[in-house]
Amino acid sequence: MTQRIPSGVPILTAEAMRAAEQACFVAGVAQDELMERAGAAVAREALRFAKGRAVLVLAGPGNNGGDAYVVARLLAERGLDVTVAALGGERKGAAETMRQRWDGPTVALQDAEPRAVLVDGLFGTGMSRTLSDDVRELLHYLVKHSEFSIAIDLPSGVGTDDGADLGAAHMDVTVALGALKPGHVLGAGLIASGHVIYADIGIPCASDCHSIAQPEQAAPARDSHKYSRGLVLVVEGAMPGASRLAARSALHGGAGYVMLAGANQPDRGPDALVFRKAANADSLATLLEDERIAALVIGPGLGRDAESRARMEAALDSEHPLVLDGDALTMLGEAAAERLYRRKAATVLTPHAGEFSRMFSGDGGKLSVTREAARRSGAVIVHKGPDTVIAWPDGRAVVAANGSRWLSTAGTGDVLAGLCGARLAVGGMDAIAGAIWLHGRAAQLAGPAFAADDLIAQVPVALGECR
Ligand SMILES: NC(=O)C1=CN([C@@H]2O[C@H](COP(=O)(O)OP(=O)(O)OC[C@H]3O[C@@H](n4cnc5c(N)ncnc54)[C@H](OP(=O)(O)O)[C@@H]3O)[C@@H](O)[C@H]2O)[C@@H](O)CC1
Ligand SMILES: Nc1ncnc2c1ncn2[C@@H]1O[C@H](COP(=O)(O)OP(=O)(O)O)[C@@H](O)[C@H]1O
Ligand SMILES: [K+]
Repeated sequence: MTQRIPSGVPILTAEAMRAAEQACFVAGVAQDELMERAGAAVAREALRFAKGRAVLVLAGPGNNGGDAYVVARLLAERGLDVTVAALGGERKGAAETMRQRWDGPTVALQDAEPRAVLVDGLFGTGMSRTLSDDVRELLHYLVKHSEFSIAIDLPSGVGTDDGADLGAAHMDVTVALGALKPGHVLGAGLIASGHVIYADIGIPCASDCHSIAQPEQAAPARDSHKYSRGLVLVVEGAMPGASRLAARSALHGGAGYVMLAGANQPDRGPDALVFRKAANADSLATLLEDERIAALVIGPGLGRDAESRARMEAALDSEHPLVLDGDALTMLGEAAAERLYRRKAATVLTPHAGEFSRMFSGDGGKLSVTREAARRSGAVIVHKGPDTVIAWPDGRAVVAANGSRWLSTAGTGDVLAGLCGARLAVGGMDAIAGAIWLHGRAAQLAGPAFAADDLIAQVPVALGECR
């Protein structure tokens, strides 16, 4: 089954989820009722996938285990052969009520035998430490010997707020209750969650962080012209291929006019790409006086020598919206936050994990370190990877975890930098998530084993889907 993360869904930490749940209780919803809804949502999906096969339900000591007892009861009511394997005895509150409502076969967790379908209700958002060796080994054994596995809320052994691997086994499906948690979309949690299904169980969940959604991309206005569509200037460096990829990507990403500023006229197309000679940093600075420039892209293939640094400084000193990628990020290094905060125009950084760690420190998981870096630098940060986190200085964040694994090939980052330039020129800082969506969608359309060049050809097709 290919992995899918639901789009445009709020992402809440364990603490925020508990607060949302509390607000629901205050509004008069009983805990039993919420647990019944949670269990029903998971049972609906489990029933669909189980196709009549025997089910083993793992029930942990907390409310995740309470949900598990509801799932067991509802599946048994639909005629399935269900056994519960329970960790611990008596429970608290609604979880105990649900345990008592279950009157089918029950064994202690350590005595559980594999069955065709496994429902994991050991731990959810209350996961507070690494799984003990015996529980982890048993969980992995039961999952391995099942034909289908489904997790209630989160796979047991995933850090809710950072996706850390606390001993998780890889599930086929995870039903996220009420909202996504960072653990569904980050790191080991993204891999362990498998196909994620979002279940709205009636808990109002507001968040300034969401999973990525298809953007609305308006076609150019009737009276638009090439400059109103956005002039993107891409700065060339030591490896011209990288900046050419970025420039071509900006052209196909919807910019009205794309210029490539470098030492030598490229010997091949596309002809629509306008070349401007900038043999050194001074001549680049002169080019940057052009007020029509709506976005500047620097970094792909730039190099890291004194001349490259001087070009980067010229770009930073300009008052144009700016995308910084690759070598520019490495040269900025630890000075990034302070240097960027002084810029007057919008800045977008597109680091992969290595580049990010050269600029920013901190712990607490990819989502929180990226948000903190955006706040400190005043820049939009696109922290790339299978779990790309996009964070804005005002605290908003979007996580893109639907990209194709085939993106892990050289040059796709240059394509992304160009797309960010195009979307920044056309729609400003808020349009950056659209660039990441287009990149991921183009990769899906390109299929397996594409080259970064082929990715660019799919960008207009992806754009055409956004109406
Ligand atoms: N929020 C909502 O809106 C709704 C939430 N709902 C459900 O509630 C779930 C959250 O429930 P929860 O808070 O009771 O935590 P849960 O995940 O069951 O685990 C806590 C227990 O596990 C224990 N424990 C932890 N780690 C452990 C380890 N490594 N090894 C061993 N033990 C470990 C921990 O022990 P302690 O840390 O206290 O020693 C405690 O006993 C949530 O995911 C969803 O399924 C729905 O019912 C309705 C709507
Ligand atoms: N396994 C993966 N799954 C999804 N996307 C990936 C994966 N690996 C890399 N990517 C994406 O591919 C691009 C690679 O960029 P980068 O690391 O800068 O490479 P390069 O500089 O060689 O172009 C980023 O957009 C990143 O998010
Ligand atoms: K679980």
